[in-house]
Amino acid sequence: MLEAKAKPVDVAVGILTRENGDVLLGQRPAGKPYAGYWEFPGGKVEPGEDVFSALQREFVEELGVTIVSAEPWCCVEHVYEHAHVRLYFYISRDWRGEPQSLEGQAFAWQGLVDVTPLLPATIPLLEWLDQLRYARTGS
Ligand SMILES: Nc1nc2c([nH]c(=O)n2[C@H]2C[C@H](O)[C@@H](COP(=O)(O)OP(=O)(O)OP(=O)(O)O)O2)c(=O)[nH]1
Repeated sequence: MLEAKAKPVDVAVGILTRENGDVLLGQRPAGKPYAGYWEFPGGKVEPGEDVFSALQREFVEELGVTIVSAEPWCCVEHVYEHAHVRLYFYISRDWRGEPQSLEGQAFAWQGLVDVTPLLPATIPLLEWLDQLRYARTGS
């Protein structure tokens, strides 16, 4: 039966960038589906919450970081065995604080991302992100 997967769950995901272009990834803690997989920080949008507010809340809860502003980048849907998710990716260069591991998760700033394994729905995003970050003209 596909019924449980029919209605997508909205998820707010943030790509926090530093001035040198590095982006922040986190590792999913034990007890969650795909524990140990790397992802961009974020989480499910709660009922009555808008996506950007969910993004701000998740970053405070998980990392103690305040997102001042972020631009919506892209939206990707993926059907896992545990859920059908609709991921809203934001890019933020304007944030405050120093990331802390408030849920016991590992995190890492990455240039060219080389942490594995990555959540399946996030893998294609990295290629697009590298095009954005490291696009070269000419040559
Ligand atoms: N944060 C995040 N989630 C992702 C990414 N890629 C991807 O497929 N997902 C999926 C995995 C999960 O099914 C879903 C996020 O839900 P979650 O369980 O981590 O959310 P949450 O922190 O609100 O968790 P909880 O309250 O239910 O414990 O989105 C990504 O890059 N970042």
